[in-house]
Amino acid sequence: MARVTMVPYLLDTIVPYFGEDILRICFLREAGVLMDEGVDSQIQPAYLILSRLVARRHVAFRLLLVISGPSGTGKSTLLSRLFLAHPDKFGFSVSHTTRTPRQGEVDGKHYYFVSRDTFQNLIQDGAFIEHAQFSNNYYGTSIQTVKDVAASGRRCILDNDSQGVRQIKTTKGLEPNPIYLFISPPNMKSLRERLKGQGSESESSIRTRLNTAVKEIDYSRTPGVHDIIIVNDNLDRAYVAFERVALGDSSPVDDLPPLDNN
Ligand SMILES: Nc1ncnc2c1ncn2[C@@H]1O[C@H](COP(=O)(O)OP(=O)(O)OP(=O)(O)O)[C@@H](O)[C@H]1O
Repeated sequence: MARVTMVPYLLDTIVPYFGEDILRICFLREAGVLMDEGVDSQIQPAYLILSRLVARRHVAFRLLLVISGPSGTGKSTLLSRLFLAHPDKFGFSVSHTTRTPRQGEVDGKHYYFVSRDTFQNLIQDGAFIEHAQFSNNYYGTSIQTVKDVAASGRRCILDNDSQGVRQIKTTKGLEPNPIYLFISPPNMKSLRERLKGQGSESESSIRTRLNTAVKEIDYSRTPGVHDIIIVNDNLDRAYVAFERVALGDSSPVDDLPPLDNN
């Protein structure tokens, strides 16, 4: 069930009363153009509340957003919609890998292609916020590449499994803390159907993914692991919640329903 947050409430009540100017004033202050003394005393109280909210949202927007959820739960679908709707606002960091480049892949764009030795040295230096090995190759996200996205003025989004989330949570030098968002399937039956719908998976691979999904969902229920959980039961509804979070509103979106294992 979606909860009412303070921000829309204030925007709906205070803004019509004082007019759109109050928002403009808050943003001008945020941009450093307007000092507090320049604000008319009549609108001071509302201005103070709103400017604090604007500032908080502004900060929340800049925080690294770590998305996780079982394979097939709809992460890529939600991300594609978000990138299409806001082409200049978000970015993925470029990962490092030890696998050889495929045709057309560009170093520094698709991946940073490095040797095993270089990768292992980077691990020793604590350069990665998370890394993993798949099919004998290393893959990882460096702190620097995440900072590069932030420096370009975009919000950095990471799409990870629970192993990655665990590592990110223990990374030093990543302050301020990221926002952790879990995308949950409504139940295992829908997840199975979505994995089948992808068309690229064999029966045994689907079974393996579903077993992993149960573990991911179990982990997601550990108190304090995720800041926000969105249940992707209906794509349009889930996207509205997802976009809100991505744009910087980190108030709770969903109550997690009991896991239906059927
Ligand atoms: N709410 C929804 N209802 C029905 N189908 C959905 C919904 N959300 C996504 N799907 C479908 O589920 C399938 C899996 O979605 P998607 O590829 O986005 O998952 P994913 O979490 O990114 O998986 P992976 O981690 O394996 O890449 C897709 O066919 C997508 O169209």
